[in-house]
Amino acid sequence: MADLQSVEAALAALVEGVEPLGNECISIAEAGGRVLSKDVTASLDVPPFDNSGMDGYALYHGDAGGWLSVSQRITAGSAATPLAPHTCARIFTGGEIPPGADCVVMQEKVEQRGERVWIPNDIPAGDNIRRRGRDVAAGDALLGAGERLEAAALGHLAGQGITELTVRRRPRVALLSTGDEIIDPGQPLAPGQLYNSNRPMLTRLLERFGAEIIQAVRVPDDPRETLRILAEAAEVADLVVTTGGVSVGEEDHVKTAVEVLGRLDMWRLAIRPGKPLALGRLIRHDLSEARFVGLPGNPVSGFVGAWLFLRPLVGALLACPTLKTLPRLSARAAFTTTTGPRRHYMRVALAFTDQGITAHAFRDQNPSVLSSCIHADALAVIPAETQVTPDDRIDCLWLRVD
Ligand SMILES: Nc1nc2c(c(=O)[nH]1)N[C@H]1C(S)=C(S)[C@@H](COP(=O)(O)OP(=O)(O)OC[C@H]3O[C@@H](n4cnc5c(N)ncnc54)[C@H](O)[C@@H]3O)O[C@H]1N2
Ligand code: MOO
Repeated sequence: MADLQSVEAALAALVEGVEPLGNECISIAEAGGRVLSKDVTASLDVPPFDNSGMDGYALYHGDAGGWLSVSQRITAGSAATPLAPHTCARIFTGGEIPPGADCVVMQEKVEQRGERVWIPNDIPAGDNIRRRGRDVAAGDALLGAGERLEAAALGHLAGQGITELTVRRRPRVALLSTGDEIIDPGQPLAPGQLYNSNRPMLTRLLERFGAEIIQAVRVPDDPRETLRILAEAAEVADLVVTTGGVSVGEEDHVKTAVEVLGRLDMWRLAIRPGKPLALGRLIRHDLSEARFVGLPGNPVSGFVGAWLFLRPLVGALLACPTLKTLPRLSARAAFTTTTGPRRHYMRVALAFTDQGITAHAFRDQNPSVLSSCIHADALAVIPAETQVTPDDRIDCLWLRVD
């Protein structure tokens, strides 16, 4: 299999020369999953004022150990006034610490009689006070360019009062399904036909990776139509993804079309599934280029190829480091397998036990069996020419990420 390329060589060819996409300004309400294209610096302290971490009483710590009268009531959202000497303030979680107080005693620890409370001894200064700027200080680097905006990051930005953000434009993807046998759900199946399962699967994966599908077109097994549809797609898309038609049969027209319209950087990889995967570029009329990824038609080859190649390519277009690589983990095999000359990406479910992580392989690992992917938590990476027996340590790529 000397002519088969490695995943590493293919990944290098895939992202070679990829320029990050341009910026757009969007509302924070739409920013979930988007990638920041500029560093954000904090302009506010968070929290913006010293406040109480508990419902209780605010006082000067030197006054602890006796009865104090309650001189004011501070709810969250109200402004505090300076604390009268040798008194305390009734305060609620999030309430502003009044000038003159330097600790808060939680209400469970005091005894209350009318307008007076008994405060126990030895309350340290600073107790139960959340200092201004504890989380973020104005001028701090808040989030960096390339950060993917997930829940906590969005909360962090909103904490600064930010309403609009500059993010990378989403990669525009044309998703082309080749094959005369492929039809869309909603039509009756004629003999020899099957429904297009790759399209919704890849749409979902690409959207999770942060791309936008701008075209989803079926391509008949015809060389001229293949050429025409690919050329049109390249004019409007950053990335043209095809499924099927990249193997060696005479009805496989995709590679030839790519060679006419641009160049094929790589074809045929030492992986299972996904051997005939093709990577390249399509040159537009204005001589700029769209990237091309030709996934094999078998649905599992498409699923695995999307994780191995589409995710890092979308990551490169978005200049997002966390999308460029898949997290790895080590597990113990709960199966037996032997590989040939290709590296095998096996679909496994992971069990997290007291003894560690165990990988359970789906029973049928054929590239046409899409059910193997439904409960796959990870792809177990089994090197070429290797024998795995139960309890062997194996390397896995974690799939439960966006
Ligand atoms: N003589 C050889 N034949 C094949 C080789 C080879 O090396 N020599 N490689 C095999 C491998 S490995 C794969 S993978 C497939 C991939 O071939 P293609 O990429 O050209 O894909 P197709 O032939 O078009 O389709 C393969 C298979 O997948 C079904 N398919 C295609 N599109 C969809 C879709 N959108 N939804 C559901 N299923 C789809 C298609 O009907 C075929 O059954 O080639 C082997 N052959
Ligand atoms: O490598 Mo093919 O991808 O076996 O299905």
